[in-house]
Amino acid sequence: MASLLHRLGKGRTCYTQFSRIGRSLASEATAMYGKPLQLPLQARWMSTPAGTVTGFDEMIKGTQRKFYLLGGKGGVGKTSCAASLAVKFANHGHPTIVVSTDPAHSLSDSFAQDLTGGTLVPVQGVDSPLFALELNPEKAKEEFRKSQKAGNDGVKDLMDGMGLGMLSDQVSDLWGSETWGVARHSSPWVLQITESEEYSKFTRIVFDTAPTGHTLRLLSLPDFMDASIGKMLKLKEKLSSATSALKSMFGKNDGQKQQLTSNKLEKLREKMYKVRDLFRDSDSTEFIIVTIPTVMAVSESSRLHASLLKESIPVHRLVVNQLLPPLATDCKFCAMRRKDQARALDMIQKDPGLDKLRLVEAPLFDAEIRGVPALKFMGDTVWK
Ligand SMILES: Nc1ncnc2c1ncn2[C@@H]1O[C@H](COP(=O)(O)OP(=O)(O)OP(=O)(O)O)[C@@H](O)[C@H]1O
Repeated sequence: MASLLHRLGKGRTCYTQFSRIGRSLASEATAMYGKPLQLPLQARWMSTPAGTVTGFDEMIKGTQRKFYLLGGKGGVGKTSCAASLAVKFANHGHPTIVVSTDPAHSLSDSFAQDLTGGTLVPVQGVDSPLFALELNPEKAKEEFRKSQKAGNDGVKDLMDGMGLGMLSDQVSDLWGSETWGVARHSSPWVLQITESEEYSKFTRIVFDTAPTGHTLRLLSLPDFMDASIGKMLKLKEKLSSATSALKSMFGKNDGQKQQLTSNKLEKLREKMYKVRDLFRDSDSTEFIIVTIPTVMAVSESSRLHASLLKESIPVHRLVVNQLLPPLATDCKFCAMRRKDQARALDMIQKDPGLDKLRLVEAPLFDAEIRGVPALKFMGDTVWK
């Protein structure tokens, strides 16, 4: 960190790699696509902050399946960082999926390929298997609607079966709350990715998450669902003894139906426990916070970090993206921005939380990061 501040403060010429990187990317792209690259890639990047050690060696170690969730404030570069990390994992031999959980997807834009459709789509131009999945909120919503209907019907049946149908509205309110709204978008695929056979061959799963608020709701989902299901089951327990007498009086016995619903809720609860434990297990999951060096972004990152700690989600790295590269001389505009960035970095250094994370430095490139060659370049620059 001190060296980064030093570099930002002092400025230093560092253009030497420019043309070499440009030439090697151009020939790589020609080999890959059979024609010269049309993107503004060649020799256009500015310098790279030297000396960053992300600990990528640690990140690729082992064939055990690992989940990397990248999140932060809107527009800081989450997709670019997630996509570049996924490309790097794949190029290091890990069968990888990059998943976008942001309803406003930008994976297709980032890879400059059509990755839409809500199913696994192979990414072209990568050495090893890399698949992308842009979760289709409409499709997920539809799937969840079906299961929710089953759930609602189940709860309603349970209540009706107990002769207390009016209470089922209260339970429905619980199911229809905002967090369940997130569940409608997210639950089917979280469970699908973590459980299904189709996904089990992938050893790295990189999540490009939605901006902070949505992501936090998603991560707190298992606990919320657990509590909701807990409430339902408790209610059921309390009521069943009171109603059994009534039912036997009227000769109505829905015991089997009730048992079935309880079992369904218990099963859902168990699945949620699994997801929660997975997200909290530092052997299988890491949340990487992505930020930019501005006071606003760092403040939000600090809050995000505190919330993640509260949820016991493992966080070890903080990517500081779009750092101004060192230059021999600054124009007035660059000098002002550099000062701003130094202030934000100072904030990180003094933040009791962010200061303990490993800093991953990502420079501001002078071209938009689009397409596999650009992502590969970004990956090789940032993740090392
Ligand atoms: N280090 C960088 N240098 C230059 N351009 C960058 C850098 N990082 C990201 N960008 C560009 O900034 C824009 C936003 O990046 P990206 O889509 O990765 O952000 P995001 O955090 O995922 O955004 P959103 O919150 O809207 O999903 C893109 O045009 C991307 O190419």
